Amino acid sequence: MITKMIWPDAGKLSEAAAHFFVLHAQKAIEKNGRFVVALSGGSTPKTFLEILATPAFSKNVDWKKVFFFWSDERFVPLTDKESNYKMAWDSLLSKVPVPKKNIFATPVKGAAKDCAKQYETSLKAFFGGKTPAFDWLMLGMGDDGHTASLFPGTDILQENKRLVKEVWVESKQTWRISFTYPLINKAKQVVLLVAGSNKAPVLKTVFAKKAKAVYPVQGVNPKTSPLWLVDEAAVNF
Ligand SMILES: O=C1O[C@H](COP(=O)(O)O)[C@@H](O)[C@H](O)[C@H]1O
Repeated sequence: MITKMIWPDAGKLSEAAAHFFVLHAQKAIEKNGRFVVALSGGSTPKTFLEILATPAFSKNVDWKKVFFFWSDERFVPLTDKESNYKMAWDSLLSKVPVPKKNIFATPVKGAAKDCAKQYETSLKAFFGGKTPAFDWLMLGMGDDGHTASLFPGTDILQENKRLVKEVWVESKQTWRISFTYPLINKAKQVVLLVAGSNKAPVLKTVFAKKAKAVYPVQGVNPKTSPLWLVDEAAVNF
């Protein structure tokens, strides 16, 4: 099943995402004492994170109880302008009282393979032997249908054991580190933010009544149906 909400533009979509974040944070903290989040990168989540950092939203979150991971990371230093961590740090994490120990940046030093293993190990340790299930797992979607760094034609799409894996992305000539389907599909709530007319051709296929599985994003299939927050341009087929 597809649960989608269409917003007039990327700004309104980002504001809606911030409302949902606060709501889910409060509920998770009340129930479990913590809110465990995986952020995505790219450009779409930036406005959402900036809105969340404003006092109107941030005062409603108990940041000491929020924990951050990344559903994918570019294999660049964390200070690089391409880094998903840097984007989140600059937009939100540097502006709210979240303790540094709650921020689990993807390792990016050394070989990509070792970094992916390290991240998987720290994630498993964080969840203390239980199945790692994020309270809020945020994803985006590229105009080629990739989500996290699950790009079309990459071997990570077949991965059915590992939770985090390195992936060589031929189209970008770069390594990435990404959550795999087994981890993504265990999330309690997946939230996809998709904006822009360049995404419309892919969304036409994804939202079709009898959708054929063509794009990596269609492998996102957790028990609770994902929440798609899209703007009008992205569904103007
Ligand atoms: O490369 C990436 O792209 C996707 C989509 O980004 P967007 O800016 O087009 O929304 C993103 O979800 C992913 O985390 C990122 O690494």
